[in-house]
Amino acid sequence: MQLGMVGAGRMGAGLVRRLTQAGHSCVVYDPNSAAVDRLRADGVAGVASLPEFVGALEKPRIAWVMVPAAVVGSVVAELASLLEPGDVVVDGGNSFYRDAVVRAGELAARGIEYVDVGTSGGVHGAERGFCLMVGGTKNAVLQLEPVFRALAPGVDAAGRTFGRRGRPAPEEHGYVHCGGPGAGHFVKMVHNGIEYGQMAALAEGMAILRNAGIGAKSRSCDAETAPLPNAAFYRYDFDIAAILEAWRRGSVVSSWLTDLTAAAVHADPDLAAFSGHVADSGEGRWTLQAAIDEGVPAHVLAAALLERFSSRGEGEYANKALSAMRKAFGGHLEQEVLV
Ligand SMILES: NC(=O)C1=CN([C@@H]2O[C@H](COP(=O)(O)OP(=O)(O)OC[C@H]3O[C@@H](n4cnc5c(N)ncnc54)[C@H](O)[C@@H]3O)[C@@H](O)[C@H]2O)C=CC1
Ligand SMILES: O=C(CO)[C@H](O)[C@H](O)COP(=O)(O)O
Repeated sequence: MQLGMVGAGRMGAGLVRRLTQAGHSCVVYDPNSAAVDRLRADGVAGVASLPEFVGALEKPRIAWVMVPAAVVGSVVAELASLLEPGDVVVDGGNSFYRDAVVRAGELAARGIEYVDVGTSGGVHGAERGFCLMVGGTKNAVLQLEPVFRALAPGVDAAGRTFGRRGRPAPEEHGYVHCGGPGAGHFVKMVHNGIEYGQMAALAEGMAILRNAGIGAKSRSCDAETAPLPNAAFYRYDFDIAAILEAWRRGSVVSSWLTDLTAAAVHADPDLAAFSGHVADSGEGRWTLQAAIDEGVPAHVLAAALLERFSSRGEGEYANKALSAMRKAFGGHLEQEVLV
């Protein structure tokens, strides 16, 4: 099958590589010509503009858009002006699901299908396969089946779930048709909300392990600093890389996230290469918005998102206000934090 890819960055390039390895042919457009050239070197057809891109695709055309969420709207609008009824636009990026609902409606009015595909697998997807969460009409999803099959990790990526029998369902290959327009991005949004929570849980646990030797360190205290309680019980010097390595094998918290974290800590035990300022690109905020609209308590996901704000110093003013209040009501001086 032939597919066009708009966006040849980390994800777009990985998707194209996996598709071409499976025997599909791809046409790629990206305004960054160096990104296109890298794929050309692998035998992929690269073009220099969206009109050229549309002109190079066989009908009915499949145009997969893999660009930052902020530019999806303008890319889809330009594509829509060039495409014809029967063509399909796929948005594989981390777009807000409500934008997908609106865009699907606008394109349907022109006879163009819009399929939203939440894509998980990151920069390792080209090799491990991509987990795909799909939203759109049954017809469009059916048309894209060979593409999804080639991109997904496949049945051997996980042991078969007890009780499942017969021919493996699409989800056992690693792609799932979640529902109508927007459903794929909704499910990917929640996936990323969960991702924030799992990441935060692992990171906080690692920090508690790292500080478990605090009782062995000399610690001055005064009237303003509480003495460390139970100091004798905090005299461990844990090798976090070793613990994570063991957790990868048979533990309840084994996961791909644990694998990646173990590798990062093994390479850089103090994580000195990182500032600790953690960005967020929207999915966690949208997940919480959905939780609020649905009235679902999502304490862990909320805490994980807010922790990212704190990591960037967004809590600094509030913390200064706390110190100011403490000083105002109790005459307390700010102390250097000793633990
Ligand atoms: N990096 C990751 O782990 C994952 C990213 N995503 C999503 O996939 C999408 C792409 O992400 P990445 O590949 O990581 O970003 P990236 O920054 O590596 O690549 C984006 C590419 O889009 C191109 N681009 C920008 N404006 C364009 C335009 N107007 N027309 C055509 N191309 C344009 C850029 O030149 C760049 O090559 C985003 O929506 C992102 O949230 C989804 C899953 C995982
Ligand atoms: O979708 C992803 C992983 O599943 C992307 O890596 C995404 O960028 C992660 O979200 P955030 O940037 O908000 O941490």
